[in-house]
Amino acid sequence: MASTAASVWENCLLFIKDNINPQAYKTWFEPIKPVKLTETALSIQVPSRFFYEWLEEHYIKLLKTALTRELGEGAKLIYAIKMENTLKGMEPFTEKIPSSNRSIQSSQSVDAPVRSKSPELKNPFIIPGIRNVKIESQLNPSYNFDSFLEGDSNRLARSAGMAVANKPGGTSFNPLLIFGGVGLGKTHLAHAIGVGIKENYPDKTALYISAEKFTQQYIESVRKNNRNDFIHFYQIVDVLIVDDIQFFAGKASTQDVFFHIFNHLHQNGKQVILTSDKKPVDMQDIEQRLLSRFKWGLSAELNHPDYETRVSIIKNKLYRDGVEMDDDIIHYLADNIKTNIRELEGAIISLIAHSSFNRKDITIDLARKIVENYVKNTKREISIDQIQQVVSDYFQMDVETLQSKTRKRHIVQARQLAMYFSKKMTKASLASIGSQIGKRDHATVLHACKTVDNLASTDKQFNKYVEDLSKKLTN
Ligand SMILES: Nc1ncnc2c1ncn2[C@@H]1O[C@H](COP(=O)(O)OP(=O)(O)OP(=O)(O)O)[C@@H](O)[C@H]1O
Repeated sequence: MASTAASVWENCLLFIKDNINPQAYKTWFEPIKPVKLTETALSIQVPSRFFYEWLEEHYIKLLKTALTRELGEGAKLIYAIKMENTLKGMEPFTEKIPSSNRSIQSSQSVDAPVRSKSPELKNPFIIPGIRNVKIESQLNPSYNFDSFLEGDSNRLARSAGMAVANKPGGTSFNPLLIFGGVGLGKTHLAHAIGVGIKENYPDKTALYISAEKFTQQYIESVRKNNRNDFIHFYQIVDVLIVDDIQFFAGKASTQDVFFHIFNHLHQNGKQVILTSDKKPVDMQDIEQRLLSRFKWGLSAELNHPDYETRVSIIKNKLYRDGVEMDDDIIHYLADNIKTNIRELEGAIISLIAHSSFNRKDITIDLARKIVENYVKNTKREISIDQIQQVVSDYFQMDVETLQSKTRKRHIVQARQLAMYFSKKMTKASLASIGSQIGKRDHATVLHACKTVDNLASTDKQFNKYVEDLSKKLTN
């Protein structure tokens, strides 16, 4: 019976299967489709350029041996790359590349040829001049598990994080999504997991990136026409940590590219760690297919720390800074700053600075002054969700009404006030504010901010709303 592409490939697979581990076989050989056979050449279709490079890098020797057994010396392998993982709006297309192993065709030797150079990826993280692609992890070593104190508020997230650090990609916590309010330790814990992984597995590539920076890099890659390098870069890491993924809200093409990178990593058993200021079910303007993937692993919440945890955090910080403080002052701080660990740390730093600057002891009176000052003068960090809630409560409506399409004057005004305070009190962009408050565009938010400014200076009653809300939101 004459050989066909399918029959030749089937025989190759039997040989390959016997020579590599089942997981690698499943990942790298099952997705391949034989497409064409000539007397001396077999064309195989692979799903991406990355796939082709991986085969060339790791399995060329095996492929050569298998194919030579079937087609004899001089056998050639041709890859057809079907770009099914392309971005939205692009049709799949096929690119044909002959194997770099010219020896399949010309030499008797079964050794894989030395590749002329390692893959070159244009990315800011790559340190030039190093032969193998080296990725700077962007991790902060001081954000580790030792300095992340455990309490009831973070026990689940912290233990899940430790499990992931011990076995990245090997637990069911993939992705691990850490969510919680402002200043509760999401970034710290995400780094701690990455730092733990690097300690346990120095050869693994871990990469920390904020969603904002990821988005900027992506936009830049589109502008410079090297989007494929961007995607490829993120697809080769073993552990990807993306901080503040709520930033992806309303950014469809960034979500799309992240979706492909996520899938690729997940399919290949790589670990993904995400942080967000809200749980997946409350995320707005994130595509459903992405949300459903976030739910594949574990979502673990960081809650407000309880009193004991706040005390331990303060004591730990003082210990690390080499400062002593009376217990009553520590308890005073823990009693008065409850909802944001960053603020707690800020107050301690302020207290230490004041006492050393004025050469005064740290007393309870000084602590009182600092806390009062600190809490009053610090612009409270607040989320857009909280602002919408406060404004809705103030006008005795629910958040859905505030976000609705209605043009009723009092609802429009409430919505505009929510937009105005979101612009004033958060770091979110106009587009992001618009997308979170009733899916409006950035021009609507800009208009709302101007309207509130105008009305506040011309309409007494409206100005009262602004003042009342301002008080509520800062307290
Ligand atoms: N359990 C903890 N033990 C010790 N320090 C903590 C703990 N949780 C948070 N911190 C400290 O509190 C500060 C704020 O934490 P972090 O920046 O990780 O918060 P976040 O939740 O990422 O905030 P944001 O919402 O602004 O992104 C950091 O200095 C961090 O080290």
